[in-house]
Amino acid sequence: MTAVLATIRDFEAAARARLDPAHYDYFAGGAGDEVTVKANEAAFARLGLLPRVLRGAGTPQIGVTLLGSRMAMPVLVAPTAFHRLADPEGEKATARAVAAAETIMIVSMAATVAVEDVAAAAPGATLWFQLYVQPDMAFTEAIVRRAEKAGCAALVVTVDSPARGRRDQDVRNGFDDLPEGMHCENLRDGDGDHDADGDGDRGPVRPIVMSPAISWEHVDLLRRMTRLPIVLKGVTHPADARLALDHGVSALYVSNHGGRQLDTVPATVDLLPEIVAAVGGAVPVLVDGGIRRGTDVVKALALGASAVAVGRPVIWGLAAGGECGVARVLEMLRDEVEHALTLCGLASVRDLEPGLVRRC
Ligand SMILES: Cc1cc2nc3c(=O)[nH]c(=O)nc-3n(C[C@H](O)[C@H](O)[C@H](O)COP(=O)(O)O)c2cc1C
Ligand SMILES: CCCCCCC(=O)C(=O)O
Repeated sequence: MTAVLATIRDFEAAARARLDPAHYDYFAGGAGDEVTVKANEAAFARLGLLPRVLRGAGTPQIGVTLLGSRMAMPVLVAPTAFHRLADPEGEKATARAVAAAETIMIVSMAATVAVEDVAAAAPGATLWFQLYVQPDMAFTEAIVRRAEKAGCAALVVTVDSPARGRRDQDVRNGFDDLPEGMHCENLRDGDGDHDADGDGDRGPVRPIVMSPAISWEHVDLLRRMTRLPIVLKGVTHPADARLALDHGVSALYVSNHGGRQLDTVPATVDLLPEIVAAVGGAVPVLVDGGIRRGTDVVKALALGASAVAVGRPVIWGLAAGGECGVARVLEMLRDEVEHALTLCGLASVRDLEPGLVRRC
């Protein structure tokens, strides 16, 4: 008898059973002692929801619009690298599932399928593009132009990676490169017209540089380079949130990279209220890290997030069942958000407010 996968944790177990153990460790793991990885999930468990009763609220409305992109639920797909390690179709499968779920996929710069091919595989999908600013700004600009041309609707600039996080499991497993024939396709030299003459040669792939020299000046350069809205991902300090507003970003994305960069950064949901206060409603605030249940989504929105993103849950769906697996994970989250709101007595995600959340 095939086991029914009823929760994201079930999907993780199914993914673990299918994946090469070194690849599972890469996806699941974090930096250092994984204090932050554990904190992200544990923080949600410490928050309680205090429902209202007898409100006659009916079936709740859970769609939101973010930077002009309409979503059927307030849950985006966070940028994650190397989807072809989880499924041969890789990011193409993820994008098709995202199109069906009517949400947003943030395509990682470290995707194993070129952003043009992801867009072509899922014409209905809303795609945003995640960028690690490369010190060679001409190369950075070429990548941004590819994302624009592929139809991406926003640029998500990851700023928590002035160096790569140290992940001890990857060191133990000797996992430091993609298998033969798999590449970060957005890192090819050129304009993304990657096989113009059809000879199969798509040009050399550059390594991703994570540089401690990247600064606010680069955000200003990007601001002048593109008309796409810029979302700053990896902000955890309220002072940086205020600076980001001075530099003209369109949204802030509170993230500790799922505990994969600096270990011991506090749980994102605990940092969220201070960032929301610092931003004062000037721009939308997104958050990710440890979201595994609809109730987690509801708590984050009640504390001021405009929407949340999920990283590993999508990988677990992809590894367990390809496109259908991702679709099921997104559908489960959607149903859980709607169910949690119904039980809270609310008519809409817009009615969520901090008074619904109690620290247990
Ligand atoms: C396997 C993996 C790869 C990731 N790759 C990227 C990436 O390429 N760019 C990026 O900005 N964040 C990346 N992240 C971080 C995610 O965008 C996100 O912040 C994190 O996964 C959220 O935590 P969660 O996995 O608990 O949902 C990655 C995370 C994982 C687990
Ligand atoms: C050298 C490739 C780096 C890919 C970065 C992916 C990532 O952010 C992660 O957390 O892993």
